[in-house]
Amino acid sequence: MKIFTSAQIHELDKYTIEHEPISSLNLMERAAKALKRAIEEEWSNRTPVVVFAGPGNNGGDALAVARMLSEDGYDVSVYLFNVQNKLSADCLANKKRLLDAKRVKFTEITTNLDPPKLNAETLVVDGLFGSGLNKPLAGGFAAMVKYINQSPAKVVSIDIPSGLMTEDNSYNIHANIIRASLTLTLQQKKLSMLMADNQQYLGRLRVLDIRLSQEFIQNTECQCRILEENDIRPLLKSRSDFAHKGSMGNALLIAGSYGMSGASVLATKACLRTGAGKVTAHTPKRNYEIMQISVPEAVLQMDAEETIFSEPVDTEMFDALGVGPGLGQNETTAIALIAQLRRATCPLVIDADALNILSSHRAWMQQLPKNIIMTPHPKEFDRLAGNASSSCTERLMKASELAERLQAYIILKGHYSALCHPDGKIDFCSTGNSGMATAGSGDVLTGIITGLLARGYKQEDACRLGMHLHGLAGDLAAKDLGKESLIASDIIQYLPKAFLRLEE
Ligand SMILES: NC(=O)C1=CN([C@@H]2O[C@H](COP(=O)(O)OP(=O)(O)OC[C@H]3O[C@@H](n4cnc5c(N)ncnc54)[C@H](OP(=O)(O)O)[C@@H]3O)[C@@H](O)[C@H]2O)[C@@H](O)CC1
Ligand SMILES: [K+]
Repeated sequence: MKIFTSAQIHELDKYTIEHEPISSLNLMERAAKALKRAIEEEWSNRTPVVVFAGPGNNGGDALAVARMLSEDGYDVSVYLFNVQNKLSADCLANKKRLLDAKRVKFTEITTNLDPPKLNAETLVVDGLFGSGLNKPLAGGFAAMVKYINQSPAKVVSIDIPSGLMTEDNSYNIHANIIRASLTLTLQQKKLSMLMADNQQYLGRLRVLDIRLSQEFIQNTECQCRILEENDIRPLLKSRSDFAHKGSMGNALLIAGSYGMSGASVLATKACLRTGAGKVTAHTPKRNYEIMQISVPEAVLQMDAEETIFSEPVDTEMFDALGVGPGLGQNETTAIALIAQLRRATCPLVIDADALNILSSHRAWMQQLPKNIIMTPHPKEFDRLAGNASSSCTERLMKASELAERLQAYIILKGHYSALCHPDGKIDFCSTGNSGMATAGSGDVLTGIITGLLARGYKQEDACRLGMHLHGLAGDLAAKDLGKESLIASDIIQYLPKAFLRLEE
């Protein structure tokens, strides 16, 4: 699914009207029908409905929905905000239709509003502002939003919770944004809906297909998209019947200091489960027995040191290198790491402590080879960027800039993990769940991506497929085991099922 900006959404709207062709009023009618249907699926006509409509087309949608619900027997009260005495043409047309139908209690607000009582049985339809919002809400609108948020009523937002910007909310006023129970967004998710810090406003999110021009959608370039199963399936390479372990990729993982061997175990197992032919784990001497016993399928390469990674190793014989999980941040390790990254001859994934080391030696970042893959979680990224971001959107934009500057692939982990490409594009992952917020989950991702690189996937495909498989394995595990008890090893256990699902 492509994610368009509000300007592109406007273009899409215009293009559909001109090329389908359809009048803008009929397109609004189509959107309203879809909205009405979705509302009626959840609330019966015994639910009292209060509709708040703004002056633009979001308000127009709301007025049309009000009319349709009243035709279906709902008791509807409508409040139309027209403080500037300026309604959009389609909003005005729907106001007339609504008044002609004579079924609803209608109030037009031109100055102040004495707000209606909203109790727990009431359903509020929020059609104040949609994708045309161009500044944070203030004054009477802000007061209205606060009043709705403080009421016990359920709120369904049309297109987007009013007050929430389609893209960047870094400088928004958070108290002045509607907190919906259900958001019915039209055609596509919007960028702000993918950010963790905006989930509190959305409630449940449903996307309604209002049949906007597929031609425009397919032919229009955009910076961001959500990767779905259909985008991922074609990436999967088939295994040759003549495969042998030498032809299925030779991966190296440098992970696990003394006391953190688990990180190495998880990354190594995940790498093997991703189908790499051979996996070598480089590890300090004291982890020898743990590794041998926990992952008998791996080859061990022992560091000269007892407890830490201390010396770079030759990577010529390897097809991919993953480095960082549980590595520790000892200064000797730091020096070995940068030497390792500079001399690596194969594709690279760096994670966890390898990223933390780079954060405390930021000048080294200039020396990183191109096309490196980094997999920070938000805290790791903030350290890497040098300061915390005020919002998830700001962090995402910084990650995208860093990926361009370093010509690297950066996977910002989280709900909707985001892959920032060196060319500025961003892919969001559609799999994964909150059960995966557990220690070791990131080590598993590093192992998976290293395995895919070793198998010959290009960096961008290894990242896309790797994020998807990781999330899918987590989703399949959560389906059987629930989210509460999910641990990183479960994700590895469900990798085979995740592959099977993609091969179906
Ligand atoms: N996608 C599609 O194809 C379809 C989209 N449709 C619907 O259209 C919606 C978008 O409609 P829209 O463009 O008219 O914008 P909308 O959000 O109603 O607001 C514009 C008004 O708000 C005002 N305003 C802005 N910020 C403000 C502020 N902070 N405080 C106060 N006022 C503020 C602004 O005033 P201005 O700044 O221009 O003076 C203008 O008057 C979209 O969300 C969806 O519901 C469907 O009908 C059909 C298909
Ligand atoms: K809205």
